[in-house]
Amino acid sequence: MTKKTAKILYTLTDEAPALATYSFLPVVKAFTDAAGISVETRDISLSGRILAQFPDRLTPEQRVPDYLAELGEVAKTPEANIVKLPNISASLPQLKAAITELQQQGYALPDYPDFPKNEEEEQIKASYDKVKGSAVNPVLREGNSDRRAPFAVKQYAKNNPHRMGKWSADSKSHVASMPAGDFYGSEQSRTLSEATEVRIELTTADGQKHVLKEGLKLQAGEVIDASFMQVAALRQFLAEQKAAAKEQGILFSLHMKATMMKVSDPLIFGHAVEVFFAPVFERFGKELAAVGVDASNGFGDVLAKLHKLDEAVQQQVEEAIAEALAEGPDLAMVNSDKGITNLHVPNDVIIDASMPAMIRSSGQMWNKNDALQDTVAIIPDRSYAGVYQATIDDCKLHGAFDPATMGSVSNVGLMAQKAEEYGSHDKTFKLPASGTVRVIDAAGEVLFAHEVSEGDIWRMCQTKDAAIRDWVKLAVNRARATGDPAVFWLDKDRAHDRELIAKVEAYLKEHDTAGLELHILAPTEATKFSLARIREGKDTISVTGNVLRDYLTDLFPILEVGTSAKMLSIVPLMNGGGLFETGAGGSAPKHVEQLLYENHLRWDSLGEFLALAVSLEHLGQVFENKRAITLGKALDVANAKYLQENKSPSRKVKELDNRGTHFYLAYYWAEALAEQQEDEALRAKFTPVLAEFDRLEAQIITELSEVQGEGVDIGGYYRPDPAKAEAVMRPCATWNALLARIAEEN
Ligand SMILES: NC(=O)C1=CN([C@@H]2O[C@H](COP(=O)(O)OP(=O)(O)OC[C@H]3O[C@@H](n4cnc5c(N)ncnc54)[C@H](OP(=O)(O)O)[C@@H]3O)[C@@H](O)[C@H]2O)C=CC1
Ligand SMILES: O=C(O)CCC(=O)C(=O)O
Ligand SMILES: [Mg+2]
Repeated sequence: MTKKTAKILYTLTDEAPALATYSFLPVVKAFTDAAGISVETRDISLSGRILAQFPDRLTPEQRVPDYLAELGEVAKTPEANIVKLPNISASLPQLKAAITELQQQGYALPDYPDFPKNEEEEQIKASYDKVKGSAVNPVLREGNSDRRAPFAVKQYAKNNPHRMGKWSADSKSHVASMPAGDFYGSEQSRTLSEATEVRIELTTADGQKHVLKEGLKLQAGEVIDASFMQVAALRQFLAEQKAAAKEQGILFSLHMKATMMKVSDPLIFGHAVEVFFAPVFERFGKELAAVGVDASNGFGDVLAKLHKLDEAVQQQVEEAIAEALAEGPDLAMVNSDKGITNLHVPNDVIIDASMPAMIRSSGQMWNKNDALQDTVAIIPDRSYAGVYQATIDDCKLHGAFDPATMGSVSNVGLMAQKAEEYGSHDKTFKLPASGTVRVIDAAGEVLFAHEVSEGDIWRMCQTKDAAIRDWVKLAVNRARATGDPAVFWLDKDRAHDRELIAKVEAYLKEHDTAGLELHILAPTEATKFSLARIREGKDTISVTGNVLRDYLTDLFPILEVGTSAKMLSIVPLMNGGGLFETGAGGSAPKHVEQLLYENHLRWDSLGEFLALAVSLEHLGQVFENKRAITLGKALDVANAKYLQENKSPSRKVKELDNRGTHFYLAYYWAEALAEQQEDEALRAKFTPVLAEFDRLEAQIITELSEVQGEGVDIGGYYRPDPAKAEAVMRPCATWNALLARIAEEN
């Protein structure tokens, strides 16, 4: 390979991780510069991505290049080395809020056209929709996923077990899914023997054809599948669950992934809102629609638009809402102080984080009186819901898990090349009429056909052969490296999974699997198998598709180590590069709230620290840069000490927060560099630096705690003012000066 400059691309994202970057990046730069590594940033924040869509409407100074597209290309190169922090996968309400904020900041952006009236508005909507939902991860994830708790993290959790809510055998909490009429029940799947091009069309009863999509190119060996959800069955199920929750005296809660499944899940969410508030929508549906209410944006959208109704109607609607709330079951709350329910916005309760949080809290969620209560967790589709029910059953039978003794479940996830649901956005449709949806290939053969009704939600997913083959290889490598059993979570009763099982069986033959324990189990069985081992303190590798990758890499970490923020989250890119994600969680909006309110940021950057260590190691290997390897090893040592010394941020104001934790990480990193024997020049540089850390520790930590307590202004939520955010995140002159000295002396 031609020698290129060793370079790490560090992403600028949103909310808590973006704020943490103001404080942590100067540390990263000061240390990596000592090894001749350049660290460059790329803005892939929600606001940056919005601005990148509309260069013609902005002044030259306001323009933001399309960094996401650039990084997407970089990810396909062997020298790619990207540190990716979590970003907002925006729901429509978040997207609109970000547009409004940017407009107020002086960016001449168009409004989001809900109902485009002409071609120009169609184009504006299409540009915004590119930014909506899970628009970043599928582009950068040009590889499959390897997520696990590092040894030091697991050890720390065993020595310092986090609090786990007790479980009682008579808990009424459970998962509810549709008995029929869901995606699971209707799935059809096949593997293509040769490359082709397909079109998706709906033929209505009167013989009219509506082309939903055409010219979709598919590769030989690719697995495709199609399924749909019957909306009538969904609504009936939701109504039954509402009545059952009321009868059982438990909370009603809905758990969806409206961000990642940006087309299907907001629609399902909308049906839940309409069914829960049925008396309101039955009586006033027309009036609400006339003022632009869209239930897919949540109950919050109804409340936000009430003022647009005639005064008399508004009062009647408010009464009907009060009645629906009084007569229905209690709703699980997101924030009981502010009256925010589970149904307010589709991005507050996101299944990967919300279900484990519930299981960790005795299977309960918060009610309107700010107390925990049993709940039905509604997960309409059956494909993966059984995983949570099996976990709940296990807790009812054996009690809560014990972080001090429990084993670990790591994950090898199939997600490369927009595998499975990551490739479904542009092939998901709310059907405009009843009829038959057909997928037809270039030779005119009908690959799939579904009889559908108006309003049903139909979707098609793709999974490329190369991605599956790479995933199987990664699973075998992890099984070999750890000696742990690896379980492919695949259900032979599901059409898509049957195609995958055939490929897994074929590709396993390409590897030496002698002595490895490999299983193929349906998700519920795989859960039982893994939980039984976890209780015995044993480790297991879960090898899953994209959705279970997402679910399990929050579920097990949250149970095992208290949070998914402490996960090592590596994406070995298929062309040889590395994408290093920082933890398996998201951008923690609640943390920003606390910072703004009392200038304390409880975001733990351990995910960033872990990602940077593996990024340096990878970079050292690819660019034959020994110094990078030394730096990475030293960072590993620092990470272990950071855990041992308990320097994670506290949740409480005036205690150590994110900013102070960066000081300690740098301190321990300098110490490890001053003590290592591999690189004399680095030792010489960091020995006096370490003395400075020793000398200034108490002063810096005191100053960082003294700034806390009062609210702060960062000049924006989705696009903070960089100067204001930097002032808040780097408030300690002594610490800033020390870092500047380290950087200057490089
Ligand atoms: N890789 C990515 O880009 C991902 C992006 N997202 C996006 O993130 C946003 C929020 O998603 P949400 O479902 O609320 O999940 P989050 O993981 O952001 O938050 C859930 C909770 O996890 C805890 N947490 C997460 N990360 C950390 C951390 N580094 N340090 C300390 N605590 C942490 C916090 O708990 P506590 O309140 O107790 O402090 C937080 O409230 C959404 O916009 C979503 O689209 C979500 C997942 C992955
Ligand atoms: O891409 C997204 O929207 C969310 C991703 C996520 O939650 C994960 O990868 O764990
Ligand atoms: Mg997730």
